[in-house]
Amino acid sequence: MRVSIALIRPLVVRTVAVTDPRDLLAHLPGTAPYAWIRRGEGLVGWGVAARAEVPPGPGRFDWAREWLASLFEGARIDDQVGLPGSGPVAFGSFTFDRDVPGSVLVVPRVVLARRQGQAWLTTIGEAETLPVAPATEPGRIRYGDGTLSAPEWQHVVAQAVAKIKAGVLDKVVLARDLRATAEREIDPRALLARLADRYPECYTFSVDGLVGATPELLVRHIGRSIESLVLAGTVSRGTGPAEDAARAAELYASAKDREEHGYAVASVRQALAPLCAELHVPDEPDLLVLPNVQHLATRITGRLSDGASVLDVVAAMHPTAAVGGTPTDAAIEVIRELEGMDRGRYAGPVGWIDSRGDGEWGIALRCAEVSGREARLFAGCGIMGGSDPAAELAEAQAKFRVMQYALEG
Ligand SMILES: C=C(O[C@H]1C=CC=C(C(=O)O)[C@@H]1O)C(=O)O
Repeated sequence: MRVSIALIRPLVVRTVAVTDPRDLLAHLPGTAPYAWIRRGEGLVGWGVAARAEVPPGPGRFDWAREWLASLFEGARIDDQVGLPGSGPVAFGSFTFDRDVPGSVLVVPRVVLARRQGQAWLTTIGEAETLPVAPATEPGRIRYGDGTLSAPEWQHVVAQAVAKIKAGVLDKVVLARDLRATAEREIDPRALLARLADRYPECYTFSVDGLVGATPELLVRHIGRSIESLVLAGTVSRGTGPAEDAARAAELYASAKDREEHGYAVASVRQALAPLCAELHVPDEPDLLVLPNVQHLATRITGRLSDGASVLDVVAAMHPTAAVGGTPTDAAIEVIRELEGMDRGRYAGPVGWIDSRGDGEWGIALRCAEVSGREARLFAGCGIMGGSDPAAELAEAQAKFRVMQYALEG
């Protein structure tokens, strides 16, 4: 069922500068938080001024853009800050598969933000001052298999390898899920606090029960400048600096990982080139070192040739070969055939957009769908012709650790 509601229409929006709130997450009053935070900066929101369940299908990003345009055009906006993310903002999260329902856009009633030493508060309608009850801990966590057990998933990886060797496709990203049941209702704020603390380099996010800390920036859009951080190719962390360095060297020297990374970069370049007057794609990847894994990473920057909004750019980019594969259509077919599960919003775009069309969107990785005492965790790996199913399983386990830590501490 399609539901789009503006609880307050027209939106009467006011943004004012405020003194530095420091820990943004500490200000979230309720258990349905909106968040997008990296290195202590970003936006948090609460309450709902307007919300849309985006209908699935090929035109879903256009639908989302038009819904937002009509909402924001009719808004009365008093924005005393005038920075990306000030004025009305929508948080959003889209399903990986365009034909699967569940994509959502929400304009919170209150947004508190912090960026480069400036902080602001946006309120829609009457400002609500809600008491901040401390986040509750989920208690003991029990895990169970998701759709496939570990041996079943390894078998599926082997089937994908066979398809790649047979020339059906070049690369496919296969994911698995894990079920967690907590002793008590899971308060996303408890997870966010741990994620932001342990994974400051990542984007800690929360949108309608999807909670995670993704290292992968799909696109940051400020004016006409865009930026993307493409990740693909992974090794786990070692036990100390020497082992870390040895593993990083292995990653750089691995033809399989370099090729896997190359496909992801090519997919982003191909999506962005038609939209950009300038595009800079480095020849060699960098290394992104996280507490659980190390990734090959390429930072792509560019300048849009027209006033496309961040959602237009997201529409052109998703799914990149960091979460789909190469060629895209063949990879989506193989994912549908082999994974045997609905990814939901995992590996879909997640982020925020303001009324100027600026925003930041990541790929929803290292995340879980949280509901009541249950959480569904996701992790995936790029599969190539040279992939070893056991090594891919170990890589997925290392990626699950992000949300396991968020749940357990
Ligand atoms: C699909 C995931 O990671 C992607 C991003 C970085 C590295 C990846 C890899 O090396 O396989 C994946 O392409 C995930 O974390 O679930």
